[in-house]
Amino acid sequence: ATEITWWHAMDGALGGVVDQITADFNASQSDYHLVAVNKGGYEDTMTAGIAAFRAKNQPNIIQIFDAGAATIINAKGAVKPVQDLLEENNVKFDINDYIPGVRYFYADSDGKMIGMPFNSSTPLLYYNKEALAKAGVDVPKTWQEFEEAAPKLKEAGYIALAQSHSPWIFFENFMSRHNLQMATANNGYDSTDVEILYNNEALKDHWQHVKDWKDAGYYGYYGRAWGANQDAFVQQQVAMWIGSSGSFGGLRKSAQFDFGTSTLPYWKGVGDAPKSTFIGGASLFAFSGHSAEEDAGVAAFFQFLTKPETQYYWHKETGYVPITNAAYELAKKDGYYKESPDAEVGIQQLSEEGGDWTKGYRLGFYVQIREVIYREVDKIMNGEETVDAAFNTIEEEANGLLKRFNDTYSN
Ligand SMILES: O=P(O)(O)OC[C@H](O)CO
Repeated sequence: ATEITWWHAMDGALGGVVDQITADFNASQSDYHLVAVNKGGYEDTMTAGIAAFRAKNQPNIIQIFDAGAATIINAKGAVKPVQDLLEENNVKFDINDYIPGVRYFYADSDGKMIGMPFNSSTPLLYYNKEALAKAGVDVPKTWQEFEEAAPKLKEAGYIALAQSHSPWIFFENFMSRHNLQMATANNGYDSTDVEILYNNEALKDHWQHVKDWKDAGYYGYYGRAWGANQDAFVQQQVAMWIGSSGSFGGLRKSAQFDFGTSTLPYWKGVGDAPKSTFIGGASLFAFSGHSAEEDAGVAAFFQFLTKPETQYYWHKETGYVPITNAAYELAKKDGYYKESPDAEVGIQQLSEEGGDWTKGYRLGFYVQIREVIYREVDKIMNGEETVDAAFNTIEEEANGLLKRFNDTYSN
């Protein structure tokens, strides 16, 4: 059998599900043997992939997260558009088979699909049912409702909220949820000559509130580490946690209490809220430079991955949303959401009404821009910097990075 390799960023419980899908693909046919290798987190996997491509020993498939999409799509010649790869190998492909939110996040400006959607997510509010009952509060749908509930949760002995991944949840998805423009040039889709629009009153006001919540003991800030914020929820110190829908499967195993999921809260009266969130997670890219036979193996695997049964399995085990309409229908038909209504919230949020600024963004060096955001959020939270100063820095450094990207890759 022809061997094909897949470098991915799924570890822990998610890695186990990837291994199972890999084994299932290998058992389903005998022409190809897929080897899946975990390369650490999203950033590590992307760095390893770029280094391997430069050294001419790139794997066949690499998983690249949302923040890295622009970099890989603009690196002309590095990847083979998935749409071409599938068509060349006679695998039926119709972009309309995918749920709307997924369709264009990994497509080029002409709408051609470049990356194969795989693990798509959205931020969810996870809540501890007993904590909310003790405090006598309902799940907050808006930040105004959160402000009413927070003191009661504190009274009941809980920190009201923690959150993982500030750039993703409280920057990118803040803009989408309120239908606010994130960057010039159509959120970066029309040109690499682009500037960030984060330095705005709505977003700064949100962060001033977050800082005030922290100071009042309503918001737990455990640094940038995803796990530390999630752990505070698992250990029942915080009553609610905002994280990825992709954490649903893992939490179901680790939380020793009853929890539910709800949509990402929004500020009533700000922008055009509530609108659908951006698609999160990652997709799979086929590196170029491989033989036609290996490329055929990649196409066969992508075909396997898109089957409603595979998608449904992945969705059920992990909490990542079903990315094709057929998989979503299968889950409904199977009664999955009747048995587990909290598992449908992610896909429902992604299916909420969209607006001009909910389709996604395409910004180069965005992985580095997130690093700037993480650093500045730390400073706001630790009281080292005012919100205004932090946002001025974010704007200046982000625009510097965008300019550098444009100078290198202008299109
Ligand atoms: O944790 P994930 O896989 O849902 O990804 C969240 C963000 O989109 C990563 O950039």
